[in-house]
Amino acid sequence: MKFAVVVFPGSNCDRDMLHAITDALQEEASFVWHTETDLSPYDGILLPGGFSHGDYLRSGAMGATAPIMQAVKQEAAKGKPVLGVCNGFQILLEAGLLPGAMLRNESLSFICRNIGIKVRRNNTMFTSKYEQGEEIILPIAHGEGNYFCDDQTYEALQRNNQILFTYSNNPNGSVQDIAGICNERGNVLGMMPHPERAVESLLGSTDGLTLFQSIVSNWRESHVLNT
Ligand SMILES: NC(=O)CC[C@H](N)C(=O)O
Repeated sequence: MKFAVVVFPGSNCDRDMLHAITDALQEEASFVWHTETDLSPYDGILLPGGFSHGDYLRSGAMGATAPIMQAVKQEAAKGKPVLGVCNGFQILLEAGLLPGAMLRNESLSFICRNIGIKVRRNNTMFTSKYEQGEEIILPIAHGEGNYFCDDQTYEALQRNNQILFTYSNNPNGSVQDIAGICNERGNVLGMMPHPERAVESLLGSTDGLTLFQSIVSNWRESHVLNT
């Protein structure tokens, strides 16, 4: 499986993401600069964490207007997996690929530590290799991870089973402990915790690798069925 790791000015988890895919997962990945306009050669799109454009205006707001985002939308519309982690999640929200918005952490402090995350749904292309309800450990590292949506949007997220991850102990004030949501179709996932930083035991957890393995396994299944 061939992944694109989209790089914005100020991305700082792009190399971790590439390492997770090529070294830990043993799949292909290439960096794609934010001014590019074609992602059609790739099977999966990864938007890594960081501080795109210095988090000016709001985190993710300027990244969301990059030329590459039209291509991300096109590939998402084809049903390809699109994963935004941390700043990548913020960009997906600002680009309108996912509902809601990100506010500053309730504490107004940057939080960087490992944290318990509950897998709320394991029947998706991103979570199929987890147990339903499993508690995993992933690192978080953000200043604006306080997910907000209005009641109507939250009801829709629940009704459509779009909440894939919640915090066991809410660190940032997110509505209903939300740590990760997908779109209605289930192929675009945004999450604040960093799976790419938990792909080998040396890093303290391999729980993030399971997410990438789920993507590959689902892609292989659908690829075999379609050919
Ligand atoms: N690690 C990251 O992606 C940081 C995300 C973001 N810019 C924040 O601090 O909220």
